Order: sequence, then structure tokens, then C-alpha cells
Amino acid sequence: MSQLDLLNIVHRPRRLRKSAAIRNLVQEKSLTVNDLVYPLFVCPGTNVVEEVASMPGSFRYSIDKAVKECQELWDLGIQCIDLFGIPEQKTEDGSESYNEKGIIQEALRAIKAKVPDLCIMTDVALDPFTPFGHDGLVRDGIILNDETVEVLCKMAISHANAGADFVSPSDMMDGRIGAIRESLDDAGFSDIGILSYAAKYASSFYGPFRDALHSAPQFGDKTTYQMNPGNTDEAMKEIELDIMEGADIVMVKPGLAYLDIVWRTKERFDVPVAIYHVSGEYSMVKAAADRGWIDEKRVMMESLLCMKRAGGDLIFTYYAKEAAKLLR
Ligand SMILES: NCC(=O)CCC(=O)O
Ligand SMILES: [Mg+2]
Repeated sequence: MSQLDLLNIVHRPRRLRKSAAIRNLVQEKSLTVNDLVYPLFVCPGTNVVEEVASMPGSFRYSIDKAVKECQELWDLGIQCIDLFGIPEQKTEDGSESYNEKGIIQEALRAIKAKVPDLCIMTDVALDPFTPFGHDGLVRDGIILNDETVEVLCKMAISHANAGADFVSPSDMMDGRIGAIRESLDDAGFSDIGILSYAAKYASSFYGPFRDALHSAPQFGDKTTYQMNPGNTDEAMKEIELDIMEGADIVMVKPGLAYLDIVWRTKERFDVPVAIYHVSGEYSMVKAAADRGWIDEKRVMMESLLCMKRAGGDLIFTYYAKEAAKLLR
């Protein structure tokens, strides 16, 4: 047998992959617990911890239980939650969204009393608060823009009153960031930040979330306000507008299928970029893992790391707790 001729090559990239120590030394991006934001669903009642059928391992919590959950998150090193509320009642005018004694407002007060240093962001949108399941007010089947923005401003102020650190408008109405910024400032809340869901796509990956929040649209879809998955220039325009209107952090949503948008945003703008690893992405991993088809922990950590690599500074994920445990 003839001896193998060695290749005459100078560059052997595999030298940098030879051992775990070397691989770790040259790793470019890493995920840390500081990057994680946990979306928390709060529902009426007491002593309620109810698993979301389409999101195994994710729960709706009554406020008393949500407080306990927040303490646990904090102990795991998770420093931020995004609060979503399921109201006692849905009304066509969405007025429960700015009730000073509403679900998000009461949850804010209760959590702040027990876990004061936890950063609390609040979802600002109407979908759980009207019977229509749309992010805005509805008239004759049309999702109204300016009328909705007026309600969102009230909602944002009521969240600030109750102790929110950041408000996160997720509705995609035009001009709402500027209007909310002005309303907060006028009400004396110039130090409350805005995380804008700036490039939110009309995605089918949100299905399980609507199950969690009982907020599925009752007619039509969200394509007249959320973005077309085929577009990227439009995302740059949306993000630029929101930054000009006063957004402190901008979000791209969903996550994995939209990392090109994250990358482009990071290349172009000098603001922190958030990514939402959405419910459908979470549930797909859960379902495949349940069948033994993939390794859940590895797929979860790889997904989150890839979001970081693409330019995500904050990652909203239902896997925050599990990831935090592995990162310790
Ligand atoms: N405004 C928040 C969402 O729409 C969340 C979507 C998801 O997790 O699927
Ligand atoms: Mg916009």
C-alpha cells in the first residue's frame, strides 16, 4: 500500500477545533443569562398554574403564583420579564387594558413589591382585551390606527403608574412609538423606556401564543398591520421610524426564520436589538423532542446562540428558565 501523500496546505482551520479548550478560546459569540427575557402570562384568580396545552412547560399564572415564579427567575439570574395579561373581561373598546386595577397593573404592583430589582416590561397591545383578538380597535372589519394609538397611550401610562420599567408595544400601528413617548413624558415618565416590536411579521409561528392568551383573531388575519414575510427593506423602514420616534430598543419577530433581518438591523442601526423566539418555534422543539427525534437541550441552546450570533442583544424566549439553568 502506498503511503498517503500529505496535502501541501498552510491553512488548516481544524487546528482551532482540536480540543474543547481551544474551541472555547476562539469562540466568537456566547449566550449569557443576561441576554434572556422571560415572557410571563398572568391570568385572573388565585393559586392558578395552568399549563398551556400547545406549549408544554409554559404556564398561565395567577398573580400570587406569578410573584413566586418571578422570585424563582430572579434566583436563576434572569433579570427581565415581559408581562402578558389575560383580562377578566374583553370589551370592544379595550378599556380593560388601561384599568388601573387591571391584570397587568395589579401583577406589576405585586411583583415589584416582592422582586423589586427585576426589570419588568409590559406588553402594550389590545389583542387580549377585545373580543376580536386584533391588536387594534375594530370598526366595520377594519383595524383602526389612530384611534388605537390613543388607547395604547393610556395603557402605557397605566403600566408606568403601576411600576413598569419598560413598555413594549407589540401592535404595529403606525406612529404609536412617538405618541407613547410623548404621553409618557407628559405624564412625568421620561425615564420609562420603550422596547418597540418594530419589525413584527404576520407569522404563523404565533399560533400557540394565541392559545395561551385566548387571543386568536376572530376574523381575518393580521396582514394589514404586521409585515409580509417576503420583505426586508420594509423592516429597515419600520425600524428607522421607530428609532426616530423614540424607541430605546427595537425588536425583530419571530426569531430563527428572521435572523437575516436581525443581522441587517444590527449592521445599520446603533441600538440594542431584541429577538422574540416565539411560541411556534418553542413548541416545534418540544414536539420533536417529545417524539425522541431531536435533543431538546442542544437544539434549544443552539437556537439561542444563533440568535446571539446574528446580532440579538436580548432574546425573549419561553426557554429562558431552562437555558438559565444550563448556563449556570
Ligand atoms: N405580542 C406577543 C406575541 O405575539 C408573541 C408571539 C409568540 O410567542 O408566538
Ligand atoms: Mg411601525
